[in-house]
Amino acid sequence: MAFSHISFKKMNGLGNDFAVLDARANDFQLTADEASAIANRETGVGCDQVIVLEPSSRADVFMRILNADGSEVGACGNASRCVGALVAAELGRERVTIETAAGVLDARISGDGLVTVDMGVPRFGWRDIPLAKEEPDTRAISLAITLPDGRVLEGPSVANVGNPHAIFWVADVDAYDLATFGGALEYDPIFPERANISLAEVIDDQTVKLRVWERGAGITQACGTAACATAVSAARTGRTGRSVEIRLPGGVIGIEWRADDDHILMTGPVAHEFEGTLTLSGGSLTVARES
Ligand SMILES: N[C@H](CCC[C@H](N)C(=O)O)C(=O)O
Repeated sequence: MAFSHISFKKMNGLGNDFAVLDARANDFQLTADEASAIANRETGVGCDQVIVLEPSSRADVFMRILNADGSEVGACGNASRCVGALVAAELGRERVTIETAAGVLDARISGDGLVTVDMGVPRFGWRDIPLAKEEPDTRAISLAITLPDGRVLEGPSVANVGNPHAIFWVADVDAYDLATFGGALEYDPIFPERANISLAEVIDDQTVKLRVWERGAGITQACGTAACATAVSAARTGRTGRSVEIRLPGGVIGIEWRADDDHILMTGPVAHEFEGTLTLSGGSLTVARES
């Protein structure tokens, strides 16, 4: 649907970047192609996900999440922190609620500029991930990939943290070029709704190194929901405790998988890059950066 001028804020969470569009004042619906055009790093704003803010009757804001390929998804951890910070500043509050397709999240701004989002409770049932068939143990499922050099990766953990994740535990994440096989795993038939693919390496019982190929976006500098899914997998498989630091290329995300209610608390920074307006008419997009 064509719309005239729409304001956006370019933000990121540890380099995982977003164009945050505000549809609360003037309603519009983005098509997948329009979202993809906005995400295009050559001709659009350039971002991993396009976030659309809409009014909510259940929370302070509704956050719609569209990947760079135009697919609409239920959760985005890094964007939840960015939207939390944005709405908290608008309302002059330290705590705000964000409605998403996967549920209502609670975001809290802490004094040192960090934002903590309660990402809810992970789900592990094969139908919850979802998987195409039952798996006896979702801590390690029967998926394997043989790389061009003959090495085999197999037995990933899977979890749904508002979106589907598969985590392969390896001795050295830097020994693999995830960009060359992440897409094949994202589209493996075991994942009927595709999946976000991670390589994780235990540094110690409180620290994990993580590289992510995101569903619908490819390699990103950071992925908040992958950090959540990886922390949960690490605890479930006895690799770490329930509070870990996840080290991503873009920086560190702190995760606490709270013991008394299984909620996942994710803490990290947010960054404002610039603002601007978009104009989309007859399929052509123009971006005017204003700050
Ligand atoms: N690519 C994800 C959505 C964005 C998640 C990521 N940017 C995050 O911070 O959680 C998916 O298709 O499920």
